[in-house]
Amino acid sequence: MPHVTLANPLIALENSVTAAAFRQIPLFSRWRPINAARPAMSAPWWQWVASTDSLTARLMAAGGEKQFRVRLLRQGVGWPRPDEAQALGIGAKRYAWLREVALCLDETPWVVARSVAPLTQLKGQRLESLGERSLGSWLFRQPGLVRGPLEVTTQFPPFASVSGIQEDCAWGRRSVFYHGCKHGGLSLLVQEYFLAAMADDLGLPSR
Ligand SMILES: C=C(O[C@@H]1C=C(C(=O)O)C=C[C@H]1O)C(=O)O
Repeated sequence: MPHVTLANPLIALENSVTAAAFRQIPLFSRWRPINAARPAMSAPWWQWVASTDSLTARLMAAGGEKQFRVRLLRQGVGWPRPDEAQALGIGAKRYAWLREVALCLDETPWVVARSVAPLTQLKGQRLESLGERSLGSWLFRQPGLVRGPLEVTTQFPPFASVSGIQEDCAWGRRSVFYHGCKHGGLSLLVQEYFLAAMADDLGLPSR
């Protein structure tokens, strides 16, 4: 009979926890209301994280002479993560449109973002044709746009390291945008992670 070694599941778990901590990949995301994070946030970061207008426009302004570019990391149909489904108020096994990008200044990623929208609500929105144009440039032109409350995290997003962006995240934030159209409403969860490179380039504190 061949000798079979079964991996000890506890050791495997411990190893994966260590490996995850090493690569700063969280096992789960912890989101909290932005006001709960305020005491831990420096005033310069508050200006960025608590802003509710277009981040694209803010990044372009802060970048000055630097060239702004949306680098498309991944876009397509898939399942939302459990915390994303919960934020959108949909079941975890409902297909969603997913878009992951890096917002770069002179090719340096300053922000990585992941946006999620329930597929059934996408009728006629043609979001997939955005390509490397900023989602914000489309979103903030939508009439009657409503932005839900901001929540924040300090955990690095798992998708970014998969795409080769290995960096510390100063702050992450998320909120759901809602807008109605004559065929029904769209909810779009936008999660944005501000990277350490942005803090370095703009002379911001680490948090
Ligand atoms: C939501 C905005 O759009 C930005 C652009 C994104 C994209 O192109 O996928 C994603 C998140 C944003 O930070 C914005 O500008 O505020």
